[in-house]
Amino acid sequence: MTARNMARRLPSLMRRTLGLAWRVDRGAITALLICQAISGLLGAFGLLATTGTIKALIASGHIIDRLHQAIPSIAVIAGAAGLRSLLGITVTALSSRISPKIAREAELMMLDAATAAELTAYDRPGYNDRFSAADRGVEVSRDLIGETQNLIASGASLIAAAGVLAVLHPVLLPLLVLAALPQGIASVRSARIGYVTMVKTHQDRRVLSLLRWYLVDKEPADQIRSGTMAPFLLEKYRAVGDRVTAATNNAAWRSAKVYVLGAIATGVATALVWGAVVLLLATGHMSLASAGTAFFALGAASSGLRGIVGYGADLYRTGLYLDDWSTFLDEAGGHRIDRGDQVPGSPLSVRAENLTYTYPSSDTPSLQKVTLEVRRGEVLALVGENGSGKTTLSKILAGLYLPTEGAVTWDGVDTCDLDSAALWKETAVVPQSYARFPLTARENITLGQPHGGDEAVHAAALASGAVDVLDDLRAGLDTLLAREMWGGQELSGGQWQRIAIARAFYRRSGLLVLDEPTSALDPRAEHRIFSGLRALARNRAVVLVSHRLANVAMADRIVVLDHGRIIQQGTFTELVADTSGLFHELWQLQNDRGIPNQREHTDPKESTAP
Ligand SMILES: Nc1ncnc2c1ncn2[C@@H]1O[C@H](COP(=O)(O)OP(=O)(O)OP(=O)(O)O)[C@@H](O)[C@H]1O
Repeated sequence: MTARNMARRLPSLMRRTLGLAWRVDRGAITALLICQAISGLLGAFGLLATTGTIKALIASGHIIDRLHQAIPSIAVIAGAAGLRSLLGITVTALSSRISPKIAREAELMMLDAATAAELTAYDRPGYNDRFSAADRGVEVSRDLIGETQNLIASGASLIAAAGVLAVLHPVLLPLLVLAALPQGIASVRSARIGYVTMVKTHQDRRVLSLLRWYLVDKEPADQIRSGTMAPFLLEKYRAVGDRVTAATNNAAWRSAKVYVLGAIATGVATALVWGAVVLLLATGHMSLASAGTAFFALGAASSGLRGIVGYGADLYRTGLYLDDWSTFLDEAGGHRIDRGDQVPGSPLSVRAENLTYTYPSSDTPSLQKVTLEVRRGEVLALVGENGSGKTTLSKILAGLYLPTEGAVTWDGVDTCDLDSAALWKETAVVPQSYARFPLTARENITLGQPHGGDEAVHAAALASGAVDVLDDLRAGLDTLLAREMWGGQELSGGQWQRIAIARAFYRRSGLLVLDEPTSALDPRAEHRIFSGLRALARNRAVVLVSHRLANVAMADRIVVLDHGRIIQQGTFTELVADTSGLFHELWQLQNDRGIPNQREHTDPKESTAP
């Protein structure tokens, strides 16, 4: 990162900023550029008028006459200065109108990229870090227009003053550039130090924000208290915070040293410039009036140059953060969902063929050579011990992940060739941990895609048991399910799960995936779900994941997974009867709670029904 590097990058940064500004507010950015150009021209007029003023004042004659002669030039100087201040106010107003829009646009672009990425992107090493870095880019993007416009303003006054200086004496211009160079180098070095420190402390700052969340959010608050964890977490926060502070202090100290060296060099160079002016005057190469104008022009030019260097360094530093933002857009773009364009209907058959899946961050496959099928009207249950691959398999059948090897087909078409949005229109998923959207009850069930009016919402709520929850809400379907917000109402864990099931039942989907859907439900609510599932499966293919084996008894087929492989499959009766199989063992263990007469209920020879 050098001054040359910065000079090379600034035009493209300015282009990018102006491009963004053009995208969000064409009128304002056009007006802003016009104001800047006029302001620059007025600056030049003002400086040129200075020569006229000095000439008139130092000419021979009566002072009143000399003052009369100077009045037009003074009027030009005063008019130009007044107009420039007005333009300055306009420019500030315009840039504060554009800045938030740019930040919003940058944020929307980032959010769009994030939601348009394959789910697997989250499992890629560094993806989340890059998202945080991009977020910082969004934060600083609101400074872009201010820095760009300051840079343009400085450039305009420099051009005006430099033009005047070139007319006065050509040697002054290169000397002036020389004088600004040390400060330029110092600013760029300091910007680099700041940015590198930010990158180095990135991980730590992410940890800090996570710890902060754990310390203040309501969700873990009970565990933090009952586990007396606060001192431990606070100590951790303090230790990580100290590391970040030490790094930033170190950076500030190094920056200060660089600035001191820059200031000393600038002082020497400025003395040289003024020495040159005195020399030109003394040797008769410049008139007194020109020297007077040079005095003002040098002041204007060096403040313009200082502005270019200072704002340039600011813009350059902002650009570095913005690079993180655009890297994320590319990164998410690299994972952008880009599958085929075939539009599936409600599937008759969803099939996995020799399916193997390895998570990007893992060396070992989570699923190996899995072949199975679920057809419309069927309930397929996936069981197995923790980590055996049930959730992963259900997500792949729903097209959320694409297989690493083998294929998943919907009615014979590979999910890679299907339009993902159309595929997910045909999919309803109740995941293990479901989202608790801070939306109304209605929106939480319709997911913002209503159909069939409130009757359809009520029908889904009736089937899922959420109807009891809705009955107790203050404003029925219009109740906001968010405790933080005014008028919001909090639900219990099981009540939320009923809403999550209702939203899946509400979707007109051909594939229904239920991953531990009743883990938080009471026995009555659980009974309602499973006794209604058969009816729901009439026009859907259903994939059910459950550890409670009694719940899978109603399934047409049960697939038992172990370390990512299918080791057994069959009906509940067949699997319970297979005394050497894992299913039988798990069934025995689940019923071995020392309940009196348990054998009566569990011995498959006496009772194979759930
Ligand atoms: N995002 C991930 N990145 C890497 N490995 C993962 C990821 N998610 C799951 N795994 C691994 O994949 C394997 C299967 O996980 P999966 O969640 O499918 O199991 P499961 O049978 O649903 O488990 P459980 O019964 O606990 O819900 C496990 O070994 C797990 O560690």
